Amino acid sequence: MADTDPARPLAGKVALVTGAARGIGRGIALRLARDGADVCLVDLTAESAEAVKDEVAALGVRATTVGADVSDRDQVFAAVERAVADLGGLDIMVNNAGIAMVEALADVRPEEVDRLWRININGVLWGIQAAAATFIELGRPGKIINASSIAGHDGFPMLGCYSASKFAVRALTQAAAREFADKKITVNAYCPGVVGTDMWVDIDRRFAELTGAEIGETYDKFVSGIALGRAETPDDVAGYVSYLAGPDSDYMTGQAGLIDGGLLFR
Ligand SMILES: NC(=O)C1=CN([C@@H]2O[C@H](COP(=O)(O)OP(=O)(O)OC[C@H]3O[C@@H](n4cnc5c(N)ncnc54)[C@H](O)[C@@H]3O)[C@@H](O)[C@H]2O)C=CC1
Ligand SMILES: CC(=O)C(C)=O
Repeated sequence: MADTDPARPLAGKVALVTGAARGIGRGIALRLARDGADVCLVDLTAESAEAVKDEVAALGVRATTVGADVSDRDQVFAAVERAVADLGGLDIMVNNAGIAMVEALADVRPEEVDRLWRININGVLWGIQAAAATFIELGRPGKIINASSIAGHDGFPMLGCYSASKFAVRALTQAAAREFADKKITVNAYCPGVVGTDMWVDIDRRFAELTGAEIGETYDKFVSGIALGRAETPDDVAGYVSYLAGPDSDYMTGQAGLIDGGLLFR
């Protein structure tokens, strides 16, 4: 293993994080920056990620922002190109961007499901493609890290299609790990539990609309199932992603690890 400064295990590396303007993506971007990586922040608009760019730059690394919709293959490839052009390479790709969908299976409509698949599944697929092609072209090893979920391990009522999209992320992670192993590219996924981000505000509100639950009730119910007794924070997730991005996970590929405070036990 190469010598690395334990305080900055990612010094000299370049990471790209999608969905980096807020929530878990922001937390991951800041953690990878603290680990020493230069970070390309991708979100629907570059402007939305500017505040995080300033936070990343304040940690003494380089940062750049790119506007891209991950459901569009060309935009994902262009974002990776920009990371290479602005920051001099690419070593770590975090396919974090995703959306939730709360709907009973009996009621889901084709347009909603298509949109969900295009962002949560295709977005990860294009990210894997673009990153792997770039690692191979640059002739360097790489780490691809995808956002799955507890919902990628269990199908939850009202979250059935969302769960299916996160199961699909695990399938892509496993297949990509096998396809790219001989190029020294590892592919893993992180599976958070209930993280107190805007996504959960929306999930809770939609459950309330559809089921008559009080605002906050669904969130509290999910959190009450967590063995460690509290909701997850983006930093909890980012700590695990830091491990997946760093040298200590070099011998790990194709895994989709739960980081959920003890909600599911697998
Ligand atoms: N919040 C939670 O409890 C959990 C979240 N996750 C997953 O973690 C990831 C991040 O979740 P949160 O930070 O909670 O979500 P969030 O909704 O708070 O933030 C998502 C970010 O992704 C961006 N985004 C959405 N669609 C995009 C697109 N098409 N192209 C580019 N960017 C796009 C949004 O603009 C936003 O900045 C998602 O994949 C989510 O499914 C997994 C398990 C639990
Ligand atoms: C948002 C999410 O991934 C859940 C409900 O597990």
